Amino acid sequence: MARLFVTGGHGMVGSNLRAHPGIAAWQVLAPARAELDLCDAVALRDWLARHRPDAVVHAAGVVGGIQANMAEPLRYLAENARIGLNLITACREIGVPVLLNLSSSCVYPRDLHRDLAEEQILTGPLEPSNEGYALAKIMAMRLVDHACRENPALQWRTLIPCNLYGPFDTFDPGRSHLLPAIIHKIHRARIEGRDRVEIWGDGQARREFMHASDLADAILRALADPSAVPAVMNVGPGVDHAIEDYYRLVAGVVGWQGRFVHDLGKPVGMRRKLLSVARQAAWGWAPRIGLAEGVAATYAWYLEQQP
Ligand SMILES: NC(=O)C1=CN([C@@H]2O[C@H](COP(=O)(O)OP(=O)(O)OC[C@H]3O[C@@H](n4cnc5c(N)ncnc54)[C@H](OP(=O)(O)O)[C@@H]3O)[C@@H](O)[C@H]2O)C=CC1
Ligand SMILES: C[C@H]1O[C@H](OP(=O)(O)OP(=O)(O)OC[C@H]2O[C@@H](n3cnc4c(=O)[nH]c(N)nc43)[C@H](O)[C@@H]2O)[C@@H](O)[C@@H](O)C1=O
Repeated sequence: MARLFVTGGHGMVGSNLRAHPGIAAWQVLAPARAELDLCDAVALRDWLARHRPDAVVHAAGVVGGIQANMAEPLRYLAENARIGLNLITACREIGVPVLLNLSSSCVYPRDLHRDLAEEQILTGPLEPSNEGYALAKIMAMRLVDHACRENPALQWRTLIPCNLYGPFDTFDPGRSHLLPAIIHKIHRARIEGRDRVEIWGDGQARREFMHASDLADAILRALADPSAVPAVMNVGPGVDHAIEDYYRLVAGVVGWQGRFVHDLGKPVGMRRKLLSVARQAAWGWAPRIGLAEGVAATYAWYLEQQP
């Protein structure tokens, strides 16, 4: 059975990938950070030389919502750059034939808003709230690109997912992205009997969300035939919603009937970042999990984790 090295295999994306039924086609190697720190270039190179995986999915990173990115920009840039550089150069040295590098929709210029198409990356200034993280992601994408130019036999690709949610997400308010943040806030409001929940910003910014299990599905399809995947490809539903719509949806799922207030002092970031899914459509794939269904399943998972 072919060996698949999943970096970040215990994070949200990695865990959803390992939980997907299609993963049975692979022997998965998913060392936790305590076992293999990707910031340690020597340890990583030795590990790769020992295990010689047939394919790598790069899903490790220092990841967080807008506030965490703004609080620690140096860490988001430096650690993600280091992890990306270490992994990609070591895979090149070892000659790993297949690599899927996960990027993020924050790599797009801040002023584009919609129809974000892969060729528009590096055509304008980045959104300041996550510039460091985005620069590290762009560097990793370029490393993949250059490695493939040097050695066209490599089947290395970069997938650019929209915002993600699902089981195994981070619900800690200091680090969470929008959807887990809302689930946690509204759940706490319900059990504490509070009738007000605070939305960051005016609620009019828009975000595109996909269930992480759908991303896992795309990753497994890409691994099955990497030659059919464009060098760089957005992955998402191609539909976005206003922040306040996500709050209303979660309130319905949680069964909380209160009112929303706005904190206009909180960071909002990009007003909109809707991906073009033209390449994904040409590849013949689309996500399947509807938002209401996915949020309900994620809330059920969240409830199971409560003490
Ligand atoms: N979540 C989202 O909305 C989106 C995510 N992505 C991308 O998907 C990928 C996965 O994100 P996601 O699963 O959400 O993030 P998580 O934070 O859930 O998982 C990231 C994983 O990377 C691990 N990691 C971080 N640093 C190191 C290190 N030095 N050595 C070894 N492991 C390390 C973490 O380990 P530990 O827990 O021990 O720190 C964690 O298991 C990232 O590349 C991210 O940029 C792209 C678009 C949207
Ligand atoms: C995936 C992508 O995710 C990050 O970018 P982001 O999309 O801006 O991150 P976010 O999910 O934290 O916020 C989305 C929107 O939602 C609004 N918002 C309302 N209320 C809450 C709230 O309670 N918490 C949070 N976090 N946001 C809230 C918030 O004001 C913003 O307008 C990157 O840093 C980077 O990590 C990256 O790649």
